[in-house]
Amino acid sequence: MVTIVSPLIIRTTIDSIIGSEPIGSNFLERLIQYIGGRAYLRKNLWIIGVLLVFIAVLRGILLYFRNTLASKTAENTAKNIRDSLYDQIQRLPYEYHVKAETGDLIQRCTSDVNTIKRFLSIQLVEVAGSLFMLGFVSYTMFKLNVKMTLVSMATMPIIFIFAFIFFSKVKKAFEASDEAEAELTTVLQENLTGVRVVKACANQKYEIEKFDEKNKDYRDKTYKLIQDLALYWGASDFICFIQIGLTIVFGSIWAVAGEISLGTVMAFSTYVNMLLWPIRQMGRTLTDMGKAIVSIGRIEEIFNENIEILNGNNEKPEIKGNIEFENVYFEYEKNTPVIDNISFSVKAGSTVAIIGPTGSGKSSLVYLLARLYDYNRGSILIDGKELKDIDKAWVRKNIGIVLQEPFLYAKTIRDNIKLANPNIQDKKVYESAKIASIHQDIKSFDKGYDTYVGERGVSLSGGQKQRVAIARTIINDCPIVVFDDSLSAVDTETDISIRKALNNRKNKSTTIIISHRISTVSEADEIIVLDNGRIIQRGNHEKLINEKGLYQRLYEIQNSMKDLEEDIKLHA
Ligand SMILES: Nc1ncnc2c1ncn2[C@@H]1O[C@H](COP(=O)(O)OP(=O)(O)OP(=O)(O)O)[C@@H](O)[C@H]1O
Repeated sequence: MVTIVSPLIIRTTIDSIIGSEPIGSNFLERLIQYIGGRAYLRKNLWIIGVLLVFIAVLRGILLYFRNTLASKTAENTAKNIRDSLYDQIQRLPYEYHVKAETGDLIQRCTSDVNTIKRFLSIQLVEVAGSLFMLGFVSYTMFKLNVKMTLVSMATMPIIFIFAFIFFSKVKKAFEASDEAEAELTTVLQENLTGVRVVKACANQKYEIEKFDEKNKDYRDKTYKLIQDLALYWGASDFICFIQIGLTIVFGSIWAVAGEISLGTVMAFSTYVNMLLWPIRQMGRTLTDMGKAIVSIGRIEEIFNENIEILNGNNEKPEIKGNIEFENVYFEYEKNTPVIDNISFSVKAGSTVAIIGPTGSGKSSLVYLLARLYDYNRGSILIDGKELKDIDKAWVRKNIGIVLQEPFLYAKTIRDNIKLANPNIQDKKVYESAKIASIHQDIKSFDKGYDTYVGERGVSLSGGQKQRVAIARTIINDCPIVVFDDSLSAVDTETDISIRKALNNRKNKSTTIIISHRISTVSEADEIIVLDNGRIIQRGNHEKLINEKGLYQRLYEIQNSMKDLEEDIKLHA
């Protein structure tokens, strides 16, 4: 609105203050009289200059507030979307996370949200502003002179259609460039996270070539995009300048013929600019809006996923640690049993070990126990209560699981051990670390328990990480603890000392040990040998080493390996 006033002031100044045309508006007539009359203003043209500067400043201030408000709204909306998205992702079931690609999820939380933010803060305001401007400017132009308005708008439909068609086509180039960038980022991310593998396999040359190839691809696709855009901006600039030329030429011809005033020509030459550039921009804006709609769809997909109900109407019984599997059957995919009719029981406080070849279903048993998946048939009872009837969050609070590849946060070792309960006393942290045989290692670090893990500090060995994870789990005094191959990276002596310390605890938990190592499972009260989702042998170590079968074979192989290792040590 403020922008539209300036050309009108210039027109009135040229035609009615410098020239002698009638002013044609009662309001302006009165305003000019109030300031001092036409003759006074003609002698003091600086007043008009000051007025124009004032309008420009006012426009700047209004623009500032408009943009600040739009950005604030967009930033707040983006923050709210990110918060809700993160919340939703946290609530999605384990099954979803197993299948989802982390990179894709991250992209949805960052760049898709940013696309929506840009749409809200720039494009939406731009389109609304442009439409408003088009309405007002066209109305003012038609009121000033219909013939001149039609000439000034002659090429506008062409510019709009050209812009729209071009940007619909160039959308593919935009997408290609985006995808090439995503591929480049993936290569970079994989290389940095897998740097150990790269170095160990002396794969640097291959990695450099792969990066170079993706980098070139990204450059070429972006270059093509820039070329297309340059072509568009050049061609549309050409049409725009032709339109401005048409307005000035026709305006001048009609002014010379006395059909319109010079001030009107001046006003039209400004108005035509106000119409042309937003229309030229509109095609681009509409394409970007298409991108925002795609992003909204991608985010919506996450919100449409069913979340995991952690706190249903299920019960929260006191858990002592008696476990009973009765004919449990489970499959991830239809008709492919992973756990096939398994039955066994563990008394509270005792230890059961599960051993078996890879893919035999050991970890799946643990997932069922933690209710990360629900079994298809059969029954799992905890202290006589059906597991499916117990609150999921309650189950996970009471069953501590140590995974084979534990994830440690970029925090201090102390904070990592206290993860589930930050208020726990340091005395308890040290006790748990001693049981997990990691206390001495931690003490040997310069900053002890305050040593940062990972990127900001010491990089722990695989075995040290496993032991920190063991301390983190046992500190919670869960009635049931599961070690899912989580002693694999510690040496046999440390393994023995951890198991001894666990056995000597006051409140002994029910313990399930999953391992490939005979020495780790040998002291368990019962050992279950799993193959292809079925129990093929069970009993204690003594019984199993004297029974023909997988356990005996594993025992013999691992024993001969041990002898060989001792031989090597002796001769070294
Ligand atoms: N999310 C999943 N979707 C489909 N199949 C799966 C899934 N997770 C595991 N499986 C399959 O289920 C079978 C049992 O896997 P599981 O991880 O329980 O075996 P495991 O005995 O723990 O193996 P490992 O000793 O190698 O850890 C395997 O054939 C595996 O491919």
